[in-house]
Amino acid sequence: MPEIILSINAGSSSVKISVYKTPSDDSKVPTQLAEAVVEGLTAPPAKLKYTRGDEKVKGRELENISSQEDAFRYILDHLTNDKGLSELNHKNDIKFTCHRVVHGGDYSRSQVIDKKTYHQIEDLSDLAPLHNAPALSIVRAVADILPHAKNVAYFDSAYHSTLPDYICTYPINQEVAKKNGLRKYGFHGISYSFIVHAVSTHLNKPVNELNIIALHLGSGASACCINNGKSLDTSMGLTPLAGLPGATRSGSIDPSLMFHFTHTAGKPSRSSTEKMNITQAEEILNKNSGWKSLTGTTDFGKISSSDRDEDQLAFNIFADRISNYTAPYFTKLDGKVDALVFAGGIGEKGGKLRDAVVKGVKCLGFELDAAKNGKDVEDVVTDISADGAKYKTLVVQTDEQLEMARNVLEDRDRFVGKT
Ligand SMILES: Nc1ncnc2c1ncn2[C@@H]1O[C@H](COP(=O)(O)OP(=O)(O)O)[C@@H](O)[C@H]1O
Ligand SMILES: CC(=O)OP(=O)(O)O
Ligand SMILES: [Mg+2]
Repeated sequence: MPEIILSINAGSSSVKISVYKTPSDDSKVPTQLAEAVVEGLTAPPAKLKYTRGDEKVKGRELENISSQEDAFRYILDHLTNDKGLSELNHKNDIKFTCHRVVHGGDYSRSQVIDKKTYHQIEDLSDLAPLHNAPALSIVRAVADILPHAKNVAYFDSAYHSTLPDYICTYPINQEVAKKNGLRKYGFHGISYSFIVHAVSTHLNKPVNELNIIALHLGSGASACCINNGKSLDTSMGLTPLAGLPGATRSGSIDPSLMFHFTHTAGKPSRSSTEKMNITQAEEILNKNSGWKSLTGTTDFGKISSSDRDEDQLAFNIFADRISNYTAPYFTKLDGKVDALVFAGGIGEKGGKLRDAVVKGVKCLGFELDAAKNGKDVEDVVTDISADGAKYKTLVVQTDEQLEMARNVLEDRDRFVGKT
């Protein structure tokens, strides 16, 4: 009998949940029944997008939804009350719930969430202050509302477990580094894994021969240098704060900046709780910086289409910081690059930013077709390269929920039987 999988992606500004049915053959391809997204958690009011077959809701404004847990509870009610989604009229029909957990520490693959894994994920909450605690709030809500479902954690960091030592080691005292797990982990790995498989299908080239410079540009943004299908380098670090700026994050700055920003930087912030210790410095750099601090909005769509000086400055900063990774990753891949890939909300919808980024690497042989870049993308993979460009530029509509659901089918035997 088909089983129902609920795949939950708690991002820093959104919760995306897709519902799948397992196949009745052994094709390992789940069928999507519905997708619900609550977005704009950092730019209220939050909005609902819902798709089930031809049934579509777009941009319904929601009151009193301000956290990932609120969004989860709202979506679950919406799904179970949707008469057209008969497969989910009984909550007990849900067999697996997959959770995107951003920081998985040393875990290199998915885990059933039991008491031990729950606490390990909780212990990592300080290292992903916008993500792990909200994801766990959803895990607790699932345990409460859907006690029959098996909770499985998929880690953003797991894809980067292939980073070589000279890339993931920080040049600091190694005794302290090892004791406290202070190294580069990298994130957005579920998305990078989806991207690699989508590009492999599109180019008809095996995953283990693919070299990609991938840019996942959403509320959090990162770059990944993918060599033979594996992560060779990535811009995020010990936490998702490092590297590119984001909606509310500064990205990499001189580490000394904080000592000059405020003298109370090391003190606990007001949002520090029993479940997560966060200092004022971490709060400022994670929650009150990035596009929000420069422009007053976290909506990069608005920033891109505005001619206000502060919006243009934010846009130029983003294009410039991205260029700090594209060209170096090209050289790390020795110029053997199958594609430059744009993904994530901004990567998929931000034609103007793609244009600015690709102009910055024109000398390497990347060039866009303006008409293709100007259109809304509809397919999973869209080639937006100009005719005659030496290297391909692709837009991939990444789908972290589908990547997790597919993996449930692959890993089912490992999960079933465990509590
Ligand atoms: N037309 C657009 N052009 C550029 N950016 C856009 C556009 N529409 C939405 N975005 C941006 O996409 C980002 C959200 O990306 P997404 O990957 O869904 O976020 P999350 O990190 O929460 O998963 C927001 O910053 C939003 O402003
Ligand atoms: C890791 C990360 O920053 O994720 P998101 O972009 O979903 O906030
Ligand atoms: Mg995301």
